[in-house]
Amino acid sequence: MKFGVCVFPGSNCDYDTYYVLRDVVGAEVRFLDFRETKIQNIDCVILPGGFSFGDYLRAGALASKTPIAKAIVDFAQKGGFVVGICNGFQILTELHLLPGALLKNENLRFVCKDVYLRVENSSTPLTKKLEKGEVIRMPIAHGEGRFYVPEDELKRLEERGQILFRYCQEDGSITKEANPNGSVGNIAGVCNETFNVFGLMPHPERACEDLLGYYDGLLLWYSLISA
Ligand SMILES: NC(=O)CC[C@H](N)C(=O)O
Repeated sequence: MKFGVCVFPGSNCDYDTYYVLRDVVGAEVRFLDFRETKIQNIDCVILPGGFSFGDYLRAGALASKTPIAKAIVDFAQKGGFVVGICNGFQILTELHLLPGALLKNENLRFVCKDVYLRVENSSTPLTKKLEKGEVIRMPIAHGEGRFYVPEDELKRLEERGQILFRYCQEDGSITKEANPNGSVGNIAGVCNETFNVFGLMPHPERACEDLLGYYDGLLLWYSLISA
C-alpha cells in the first residue's frame, strides 16, 4: 500500500507520520503538497495533525479550500482510503467526507494528555487488527476536538457501525470523566458510510514505538496495509 501524507502550511505531524510509515511500518510513502491538483499512484492519503493555515476561521476550514482537498474528495469518491488525524479529521468534516463537526473543547482549553479508547467497530479497514471492545491508549492534543452530530444522526452512525472509537476508562467503561473534550457519545473517531474515509482526534502516529511508551497506534497502520 502506497501512502501520501498531505502537507499544509501549519501541519506539524506530517514528518512524524511520514517517519512512522516509512521507518517503523516499512511502507512506501511520499509527501503531497497542498497545491497539488491530482492524487496519482497512492492508495491511502493521510491528513496529518497540526494547525493548517493557523486554525484561522475554524480549524480545518481553510485547508478544505485548497487544490489538494478537491483532489481528495475525488479520490475518496472513487474508493481511495483517506485517514484524518486530529487537524486532518477537522479538515474531513469541513469537506463533508465525514459526518458531524469538531467544536471547541467543552472547557475551552487546549487539552494535551493520554486517553484510553474503546474499539467500537473492528471490521473496518482501519481497525481490523483490533478486537471489538479492546481498550487502547494514545495521546491527544487539541483545542477543537468536541465531536458533535445531532441525536438522529448519532443513531444512524451507531446503526451503520460508523463509530470507530470512544473515549473510555482503562477498564473500557464509558464515563463523563473519560471524555476529554465533551464529544457527543464520548466519540473519538468515526468513518464514512462506505468505510474508506476515517477520522480520529487521538494521534496514532505518536504511539508507535516502545521508546515513546506506547505502540497501539501501530495496529491501525498494520490494519490498513493488510486492507
Ligand atoms: N494536534 C492537532 O492536530 C491540533 C488540531 C487543531 N489545531 C486543534 O487545536 O484543535
